[in-house]
Amino acid sequence: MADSLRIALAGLGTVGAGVIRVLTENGDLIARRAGRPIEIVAVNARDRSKDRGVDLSGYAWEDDMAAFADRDDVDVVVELVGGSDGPALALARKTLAGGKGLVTANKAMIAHHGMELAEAAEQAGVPLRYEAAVAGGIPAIKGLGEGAAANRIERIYGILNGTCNYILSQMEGSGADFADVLKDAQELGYAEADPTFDVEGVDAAHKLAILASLAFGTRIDFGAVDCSGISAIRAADIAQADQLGFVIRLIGLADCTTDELGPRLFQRVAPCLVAKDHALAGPKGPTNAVVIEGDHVGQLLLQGAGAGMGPTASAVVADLIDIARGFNPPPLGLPAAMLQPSTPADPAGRRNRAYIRFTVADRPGVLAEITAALRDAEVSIESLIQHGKPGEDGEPVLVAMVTHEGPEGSVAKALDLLAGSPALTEAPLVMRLID
Ligand SMILES: NC(=O)C1=CN([C@@H]2O[C@H](COP(=O)(O)OP(=O)(O)OC[C@H]3O[C@@H](n4cnc5c(N)ncnc54)[C@H](O)[C@@H]3O)[C@@H](O)[C@H]2O)C=CC1
Ligand SMILES: N[C@@H](CC=O)C(=O)O
Ligand code: NA
Repeated sequence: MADSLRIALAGLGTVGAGVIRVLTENGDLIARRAGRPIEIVAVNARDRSKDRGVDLSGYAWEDDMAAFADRDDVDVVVELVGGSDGPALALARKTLAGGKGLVTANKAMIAHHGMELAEAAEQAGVPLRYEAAVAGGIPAIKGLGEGAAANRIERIYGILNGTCNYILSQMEGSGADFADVLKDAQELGYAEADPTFDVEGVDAAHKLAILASLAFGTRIDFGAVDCSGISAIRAADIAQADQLGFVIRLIGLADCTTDELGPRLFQRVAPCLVAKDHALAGPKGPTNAVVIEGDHVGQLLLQGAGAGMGPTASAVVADLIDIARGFNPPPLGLPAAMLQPSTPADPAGRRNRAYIRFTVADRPGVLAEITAALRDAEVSIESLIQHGKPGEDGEPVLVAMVTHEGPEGSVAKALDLLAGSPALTEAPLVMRLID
């Protein structure tokens, strides 16, 4: 058998410890499939003495992860530290500049610096792989970049954050409290080091920006993702959605049209009402699902665990197996220099039905003010689905409605007309319907 692929592991948390487990438990099988063994040479984390349930005694310990890039006995550095900048980025840059391959699960870093890192990898002729960064164990990067490579991609969308899906499905299943469920997700190793990245949609936006680049051949443009999370969703919204035949899911969606100015890229992460019989309503817990629509293949649905130790480590090791086999495609599907700059698409003309929840002062005339704004903006109401119980002691009440299909610009105009109204005690929540 050929010489082993020698790797160094930076970060020994949920994913790092998982990679050691996978390589230890399935080492022989992996070596046969890869054509050579994958051997961990050196490791690094913040705390050397911490018990991680894995045996580190066979590996060299480096106090400074940057030292991996200088070691002659390392072929590939595996970065499982996290953070878009800081030590992870410094390590990535030094690794690629030094002519070693890089495997990472770090979507924040790829979303922010993927263009630069892809260029550096191409220049050095070394692999840069990041399957674990998008949808955890699901082969979403491979699915798009290899399986669907023959297609013009029309749209890509799905559930891209395991923590949010866990929170939403637990809340709908048990009526559990948001904060308690988030705490469980953190304990189970699903959440980011800063969980606001999960609940505010930023993590899903990182992943969507990467997928959009691969799907449409455009430069990664994380800053252009229209992003909102699930923190404004209340138990009342989930109950209301249920009665209407929907569940609430955080959905990332990207599509791209081209006009005389070049590609117009639409990228949005937002909670949506998904019809219960839709494929994206099924996934519960940390499950992710990615729908790829190609002009020849039609619709592909990739589904599986989007977070957690085993699934994420499985994706990291799959990348290492590819590298051991000598597979080194351009990191972003096309050579980085061929990726086109895009302009964000104007969403105003997009047509859909919307759920709008207003939180209002409990006084006469409020509903009339809201419906007048909707009328003036030409938003047609399909149903007024809740007029909350009269508030006690002046408590605000919830008024929710579903619109007929219409342009997003009209809903935006209605909300503009209502902006600053003393009738509204907080910003309205808009969720589009997917059915
Ligand atoms: N946990 C999950 O389900 C998934 C995580 N990821 C990504 O994988 C990466 C790692 O995530 P987790 O293993 O969950 O994180 P974690 O917090 O469990 O582990 C992080 C590791 O990096 C080390 N570390 C952090 N900052 C450091 C610093 N400044 N200097 C030295 N060491 C440092 C910690 O000591 C720890 O060993 C992140 O980029 C995350 O976004 C990707 C997909 C799924
Ligand atoms: N925090 C992320 C982990 C995987 O990417 C998530 O919850 O999906
Ligand atoms: Na993946």
